Amino acid sequence: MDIIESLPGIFYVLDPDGRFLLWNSRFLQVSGYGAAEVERLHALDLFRGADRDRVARRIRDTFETGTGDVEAELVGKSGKPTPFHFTGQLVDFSGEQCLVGLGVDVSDRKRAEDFLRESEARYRSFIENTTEGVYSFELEGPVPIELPVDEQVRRIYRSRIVACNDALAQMCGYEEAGDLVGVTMQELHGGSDIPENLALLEEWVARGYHVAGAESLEIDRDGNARWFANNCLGMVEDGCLVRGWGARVDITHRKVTEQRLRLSASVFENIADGIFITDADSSIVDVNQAFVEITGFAREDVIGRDPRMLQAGRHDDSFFRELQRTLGVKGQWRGEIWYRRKDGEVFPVLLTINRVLGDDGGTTHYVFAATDISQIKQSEERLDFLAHHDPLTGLPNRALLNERLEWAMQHVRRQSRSFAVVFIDLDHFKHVNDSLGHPAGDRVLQDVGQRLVGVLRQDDTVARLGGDEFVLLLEDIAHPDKAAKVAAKVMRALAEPFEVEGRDIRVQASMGICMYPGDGDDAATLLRNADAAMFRAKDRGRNTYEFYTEELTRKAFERVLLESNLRLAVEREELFLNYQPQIELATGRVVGMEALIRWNHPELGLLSPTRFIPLAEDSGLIHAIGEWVLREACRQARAWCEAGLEFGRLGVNVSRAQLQRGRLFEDIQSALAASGLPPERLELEVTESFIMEQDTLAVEQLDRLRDCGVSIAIDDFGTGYSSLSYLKRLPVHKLKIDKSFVLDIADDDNDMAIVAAVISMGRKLGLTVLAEGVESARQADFLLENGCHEAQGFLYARPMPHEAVTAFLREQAPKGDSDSDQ
Ligand SMILES: Nc1nc2c(ncn2[C@@H]2O[C@H](COP(=O)(O)O[C@H]3[C@@H](O)[C@H](n4cnc5c(=O)[nH]c(N)nc54)O[C@@H]3COP(=O)(O)O)[C@@H](O)[C@H]2O)c(=O)[nH]1
Repeated sequence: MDIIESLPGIFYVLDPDGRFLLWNSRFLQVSGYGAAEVERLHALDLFRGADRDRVARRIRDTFETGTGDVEAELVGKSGKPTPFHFTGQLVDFSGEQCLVGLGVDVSDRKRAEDFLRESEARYRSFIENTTEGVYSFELEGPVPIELPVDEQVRRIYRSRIVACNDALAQMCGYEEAGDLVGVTMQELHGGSDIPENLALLEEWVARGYHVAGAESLEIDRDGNARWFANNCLGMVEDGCLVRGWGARVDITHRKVTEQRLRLSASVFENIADGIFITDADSSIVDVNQAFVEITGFAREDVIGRDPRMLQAGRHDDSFFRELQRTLGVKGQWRGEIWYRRKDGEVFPVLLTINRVLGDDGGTTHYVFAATDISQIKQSEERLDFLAHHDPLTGLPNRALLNERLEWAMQHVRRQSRSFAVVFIDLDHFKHVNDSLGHPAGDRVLQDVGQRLVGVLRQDDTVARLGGDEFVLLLEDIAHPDKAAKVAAKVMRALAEPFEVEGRDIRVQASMGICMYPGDGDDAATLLRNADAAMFRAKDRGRNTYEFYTEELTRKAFERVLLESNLRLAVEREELFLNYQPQIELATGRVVGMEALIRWNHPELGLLSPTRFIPLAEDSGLIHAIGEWVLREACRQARAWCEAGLEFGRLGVNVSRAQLQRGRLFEDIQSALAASGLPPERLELEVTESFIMEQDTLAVEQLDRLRDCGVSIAIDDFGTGYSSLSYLKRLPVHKLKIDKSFVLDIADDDNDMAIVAAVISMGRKLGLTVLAEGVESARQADFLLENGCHEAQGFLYARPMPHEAVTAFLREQAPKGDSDSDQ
């Protein structure tokens, strides 16, 4: 009995019916039953559910086989289950085969097992659900740790994965964990020849089979390079490495991003473009070194500032509105812009602006990449200059001349103006080259170019076509004579010797002039015709100019000659005045006399004012001539007055230049004073076209003259575009209907209507109306019938010298009215 009581668990003996024959006190304690109750119990009463079935089977088996064991929860009287491990054995008990059993409380072991199971489940769940790849590997055989590292590594490569999770399988290019089990480390690492990888293993061995966070580069089964961060621990037993555990994370994406970032950072710092980044509020957050070098601004000068600080102010608002619009729509803008460096220098930039979007699709930043294109621009300009200029003289070449000719033609067409092309070829320039050498010749050509430039206005062009050929493009030349004048100026400019290498060199030129429009419709034709004209100038003895048409040449020479002669005409007393009477239509009385200038040219004979007055106006000689006319006319009129000859008023023509100069009033006062002619006797004739220009200074002078008694007549009336309201405000006394209307009044209904209307209008304005150019009685009758006051024309008298006029007046005067002649 003592043995039974000293047993470590519950002891019992069951008969073949499963009834308890014997038990120890521990049995009573555990089951909670008393001895009497146990006697009535069946063994299976102590078990529940599945345990009960299993225990029943096991008891049966034991009675059949002689031994058996089972684990089940014993449920005591209190109902509390306690896990037991039961072992049974058949024993002859008083001649009956009975089951002797021993039950050991395995609560503690069960608890430990449960804990282990749960812990393992947790661990497994963690391993299986973690994104880290986890594995363990076994070496083929123990690897002594004192082996050389390379030998150890060789053996480690042969070790095999024994367990791993799906995450590892997938990150190594396998489908699931099972696919990886049995794979060697060498296969896992994609080979043994990746230096980074080998270095990692060597380091693992060297560090006592432990690394944390070590990076390896491997090639997966698809041949892709992949980066991993590894933790790995080796197990050493008896001085040998036997197995190991590892965990790894795929850091390929991070590595690629890092590489890209490193690359970007390196590009940002090393690129030649100035890069600056702003936040969404246009505040600069970063700049690179190139930006600092290009703009001269230090980083701290610009951080936090608006990029507008860089603008040079060369673009208008619409430029920036369009930039913002494009950036808003496309997220990018690219174009040229002018920036200002810190030192104030303005420079051109090729700018690209890119918008950077955040995860929410909103703008986070703008990246500006600015390429300084000053050099490119300068090169472009230089190339453009070289393409359009003659390298020797720096003057425009044929290409640029053609462009300018095209432009001038368009411009002139629109504005109904004209321009001239002058082709210049230096005479015998070959001699300069032959005698002094080409370098000296080049110097002369350069100096010739400069002199030509000096002769012209800024708007004109001097081009060199090559050799000794130059072309002038004279813009806005109203008359061919102006071109001739420029040609004459060129000749004078070239006549001065050129000093080269201490020697005076004389250069002459032949020039051909053609006009647009008229002498050609395109650049090539104009140049060809000017060239042809130049050859004619050569034929005519060189050092001269010729127009493309002979007629123009003749006229140009004549005008130049006349202009120089006209300067002397006043002193030489070659000018004189004729006078033409003006008649009152109703009475036939002489009521006026118009002074008309003539020039008695020593070679050309008597010249009409139409030939020399425009020249005088152009050259400024009109002032001297106009003054002379006034003095002479007043003197003559005073003489007629003194002779008692009635001539009414004396009309004197004044040109626009005289009025514009602003000294006419003084000149007239002085002529009147010098002659003693009363102002009421003087009438100034001013053209309609000029009076309608409403020149304030001119009108002021006319006002003053009217105030002191001088009359004003509007000459050539009908040829301009008079405004009646303006006419009413002018100090005018008389309208002179232009002879072009009078000429045809007998035959032309239109002219008749115009003349009648002008007479009527003049009368309504209270003006005296005079018809010019009356040559026939029919014209005179028509004028009289339509109320015209006065007439002037060959019908009554031609313009006459003063002696003839004196005789005419004497004839007209009632007998005894006059007594002298001048
Ligand atoms: N600034 C100055 N201009 C002057 C001066 N002297 C004249 N002129 C202007 O010159 C233009 C031409 O003048 P002219 O050649 O003298 O011609 C005048 C007459 O000869 C001409 N005329 C007169 N009657 C007739 C005629 O019946 N038929 C016809 N075909 N011609 C005729 O008309 C001219 C006078 O014109 P106007 O002066 O408009 O009255 C001329 O514009 C003069 O103005 C001067 O000293 N200074």
